[in-house]
Amino acid sequence: MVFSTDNLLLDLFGVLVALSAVLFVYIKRSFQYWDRKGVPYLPPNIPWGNLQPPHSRDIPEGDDVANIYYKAKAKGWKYIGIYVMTGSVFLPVDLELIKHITTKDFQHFVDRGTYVNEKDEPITAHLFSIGGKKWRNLRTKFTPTFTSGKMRQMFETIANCGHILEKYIEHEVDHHEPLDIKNVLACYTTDIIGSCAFGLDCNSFKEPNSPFTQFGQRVFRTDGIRNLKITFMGAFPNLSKMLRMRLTEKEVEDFYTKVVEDTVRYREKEGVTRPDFLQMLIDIKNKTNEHTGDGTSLTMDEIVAQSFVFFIAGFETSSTTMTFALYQLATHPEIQEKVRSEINSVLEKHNNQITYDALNELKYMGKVIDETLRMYPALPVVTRRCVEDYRIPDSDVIIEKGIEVFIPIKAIHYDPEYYENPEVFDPERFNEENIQGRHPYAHIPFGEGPRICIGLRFGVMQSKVGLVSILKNFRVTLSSKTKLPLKIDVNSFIPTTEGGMWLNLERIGK
Ligand code: HEM
Repeated sequence: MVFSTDNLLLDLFGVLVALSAVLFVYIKRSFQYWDRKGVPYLPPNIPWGNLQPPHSRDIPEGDDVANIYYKAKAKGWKYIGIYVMTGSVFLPVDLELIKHITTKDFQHFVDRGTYVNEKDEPITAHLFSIGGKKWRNLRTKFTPTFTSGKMRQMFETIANCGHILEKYIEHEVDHHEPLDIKNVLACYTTDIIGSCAFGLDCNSFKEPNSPFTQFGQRVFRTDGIRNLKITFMGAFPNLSKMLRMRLTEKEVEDFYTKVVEDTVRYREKEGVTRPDFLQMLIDIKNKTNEHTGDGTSLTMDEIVAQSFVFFIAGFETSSTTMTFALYQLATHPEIQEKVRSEINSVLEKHNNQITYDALNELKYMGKVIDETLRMYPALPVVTRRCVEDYRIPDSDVIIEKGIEVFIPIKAIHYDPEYYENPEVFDPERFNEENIQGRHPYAHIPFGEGPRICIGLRFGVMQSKVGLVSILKNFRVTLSSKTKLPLKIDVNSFIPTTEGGMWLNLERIGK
């Protein structure tokens, strides 16, 4: 039976009232989820839930999540249920529970739960975002590419890029102008990943607006509207797919697709093989003509997606880490001198050459990198999706299949229970004694468990080479062009300072 009047306006008004009532009931019921499940929660705000509105944040999302973590901790809760728009998200606070979710009971949390639309936007279906069997198969196939043996093979390429970085800075310091070190380091890591992953010479220093760096940075650059869109896509993935919403700009997808396809075709036509990541993908593709869709074989679209994630994950995370390390060393000259003195004494033992073995001897620099990653984790929050109902140990509470989990990396790293005066930069937090006295999950900048960062060794290696190339030759101080106190861009996925990171570099001995 259809109720209608003769008045169109009245009909429309009736429809609107009915829709609003349905929406109201939907939102109200959604916001009662954690109450129904017996999980402690904080009252959400309609319609954004517990986090700030994505289009008008005044703090980065990682800090927003951290504030909730601290509130839960102050109440003695081991976990809390939160809402992101109307989506229910489980936020563990207790490190043992985080260990269960990421590692011990991983089979319940295999998926990451980030947006994937393989049909309309194939570039989203990469190792970082996919789940299930396909993720397992691909992860197993890719893991041998990141062993220490393979790192040793790639070391020469990285050292060469370090040399180019050094030459570039040598040339620039003669102008006595401060450098935006983040941009310089983005060129360095772009050259490395271009070369190690695809055998391409990106030439980023010669071409300051190299499309690789430009397009790469566009993936992470966002604004209020894009944040709103991404949050919506995360909360309503099926509706977003129906509406054919895109996560990656079409131009960015087209650029990477063309680069990868051209390189694959060139290699196949000319019979060129190289011991790199792309070759491994080509070999998987050529093993069989049958496409199973579970990662045991690969189509060209799937090769593009996997190459894309290695490129994206490989350059921005490490350049950010080196940038913040140099910022802290510029503000702590005594620590900078200690790092330099270690570099000099280690290199002396290695014929004044940066070698793979020399890098492993840079123990103090390792502590500086660990402390930098504690204070500025590249991903302040990582996610998991529950794929099989999970009972929280020693309780009757069930995390239901489909629920998203936030692992609050930055919150843990600033928790005063684990780090006294967490705002203070102190590499000694990572000496043996202090590490032994802490829960191992109190420092998880690369995540944890089977989904831990696959490029961890690679990231640390390129960061160490970059820092050696700069610090052995140049003294670093803060330029007045850097805005203090540092303000982290609230819209960036990876911590980025507003206005750049300007440093003065002065040649040592001059
Ligand atoms: C300092 C450098 C880096 C940091 C801090 C970092 C951090 C992270 C974090 C936190 C995750 C999520 C882990 C989890 O959910 O437990 C991750 C995943 C990942 N990282 Fe990195 N990363 C770095 C460098 C790299 C490099 C150099 C590459 C590639 C060459 C890379 C490729 C990936 C990939 C493919 C994943 C997804 C792994 C999976 O889901 O199986 N990362 N990274």
